[in-house]
Amino acid sequence: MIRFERVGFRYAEEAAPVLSDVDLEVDEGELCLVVGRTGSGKSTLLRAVNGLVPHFTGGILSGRVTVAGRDTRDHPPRDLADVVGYVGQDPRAGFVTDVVEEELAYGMESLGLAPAVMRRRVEETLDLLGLETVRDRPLATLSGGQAQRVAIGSVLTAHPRALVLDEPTSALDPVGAEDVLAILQRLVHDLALTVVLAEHRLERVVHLADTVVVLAGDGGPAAYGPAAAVMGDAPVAPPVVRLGRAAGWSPLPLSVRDARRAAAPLRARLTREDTLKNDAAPAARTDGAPVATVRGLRVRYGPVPALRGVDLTVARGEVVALMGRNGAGKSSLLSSLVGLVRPEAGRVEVLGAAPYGLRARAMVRRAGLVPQEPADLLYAETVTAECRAADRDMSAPEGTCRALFERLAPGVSGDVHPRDLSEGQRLCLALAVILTGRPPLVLLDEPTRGLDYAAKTRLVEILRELSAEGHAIVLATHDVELAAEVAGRVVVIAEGEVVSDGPTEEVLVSSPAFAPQMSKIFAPLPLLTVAQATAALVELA
Ligand SMILES: Nc1ncnc2c1ncn2[C@@H]1O[C@H](COP(=O)(O)OP(=O)(O)OP(=O)(O)O)[C@@H](O)[C@H]1O
Ligand SMILES: Nc1ncnc2c1ncn2[C@@H]1O[C@H](COP(=O)(O)OP(=O)(O)OP(=O)(O)O)[C@@H](O)[C@H]1O
Repeated sequence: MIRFERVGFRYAEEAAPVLSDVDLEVDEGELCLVVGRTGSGKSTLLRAVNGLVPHFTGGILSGRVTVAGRDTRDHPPRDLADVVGYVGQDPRAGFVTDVVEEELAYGMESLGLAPAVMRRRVEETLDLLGLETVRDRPLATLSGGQAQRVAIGSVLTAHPRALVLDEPTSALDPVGAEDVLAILQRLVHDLALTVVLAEHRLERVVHLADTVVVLAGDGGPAAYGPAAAVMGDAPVAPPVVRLGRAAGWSPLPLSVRDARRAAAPLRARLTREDTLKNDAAPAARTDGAPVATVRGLRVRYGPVPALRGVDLTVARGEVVALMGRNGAGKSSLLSSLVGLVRPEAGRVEVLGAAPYGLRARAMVRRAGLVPQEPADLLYAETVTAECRAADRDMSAPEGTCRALFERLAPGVSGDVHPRDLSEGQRLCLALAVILTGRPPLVLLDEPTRGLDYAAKTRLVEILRELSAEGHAIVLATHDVELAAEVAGRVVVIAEGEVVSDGPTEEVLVSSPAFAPQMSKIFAPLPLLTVAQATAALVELA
């Protein structure tokens, strides 16, 4: 279905190659997962499948890419649209209409399908992806996860033979991600759909993949083969695989189920005492002084209620993970804390002042928000200029922002336009800009989209340092592994209300939706992270 023969690519004559010597042969009915570090070229490879690379990006492609027998060199994306559906990293960037239903029908219209068929497929897709409640909504009003579902739905309705998906679950809540991946797997099994998918949260997909492509990241050759074989020494690996490697299990488990089986003898011998000696995340250094206080907060967008009476206090040194289904109201709460939305009722205070109506200068001294779309924060022409501006705007010593960026995403040239950074690199830049101001209240909306495990670890280190210095951190995230690593407390929001609020190990371990992989393997023992699990195993030995 999809064949790459000795494919190489560079974005410009003088630039280093992003892809070199990539050989792939993805069969009909195969689910192929593309993995690699941040900036290793995953998106570039996916864009080469439907011809966006090089027809839209420019650059120099060598070798040959064929899809259903058509050479992409002679067939630009529009000539491939009947075979390949493509969903990019930023779902909103691909929207062509204004309303959910229209967007779902658009692809079919351009293929000239009969109205009755279109109608039926739109209904099926609304059900399949849980979008019936927002079917009449303007696309601009959707939450991040709702938008991602629409983007996936709009290519599914056209019934393509191959689907190319760039981080299709990055904005989805854990249960929603499982549902979407289960749908894809069913289409692969039952209808022989071919899927090529890039993903950083391997814990969500690796067990569903038939084959895996690992991009080296330095332009070196890519590894390609059956999932289990390739994951043995891949530079990125989900928690179960890292545990399997540390414990020396063979065959290497790819799913929680396999790992639980392998861990059974150990689990029987592990006691609560063993797990208490583990290297737990440092407890938050909080003196209890509140940084932010929210009382009875209600937010509404026209007829849509987003928050319905939220109470929350965040103290110095706390790291709080906000979790909950897509559309639950997490972003609305973060926006309220920086005064971007006006409360309908209730009170919000950050260091004694109500954020709504506060001047920008007064606001940045209290709170900084990294939004879901990091590009919203970036306006300069180069990375260097962006960093200089951040130092100046936040009155930070020169070089502060650049040093933070270098720590989060090492080795990126300062001359690059922020637009040309990979998704993960751009997020790191937005994080660096906000952290340059060292605001007492740090707010992060889904801060791991596009980040590989190493980058996530560096982010976790930085957040722990900030927390140790007394900053309060609130992060809205669907990444349960991140919450397990960094948060001391988890607040779950459902339908605009707080439904649970407590220490991370209590809230996550007992939740079927939010339990990290280690909890699923070792429950009821309070092990959340690979570091904790391996430390407990060492204790046993
Ligand atoms: N339009 C472009 N012009 C110039 N360089 C680019 C462009 N798009 C991407 N790059 C560079 O190519 C490299 C690979 O980017 P790509 O987006 O393919 O990586 P990725 O593996 O998908 O990253 P992420 O995991 O962060 O999404 C990066 O170093 C990036 O800076
Ligand atoms: N400008 C708007 N107009 C109308 N409704 C909106 C607007 N912005 C958000 N909403 C709705 O408010 C609700 C809460 O949205 P919010 O973005 O806070 O959710 P979220 O928990 O952050 O979701 P996600 O996990 O998908 O990012 C959703 O139903 C969303 O569709």
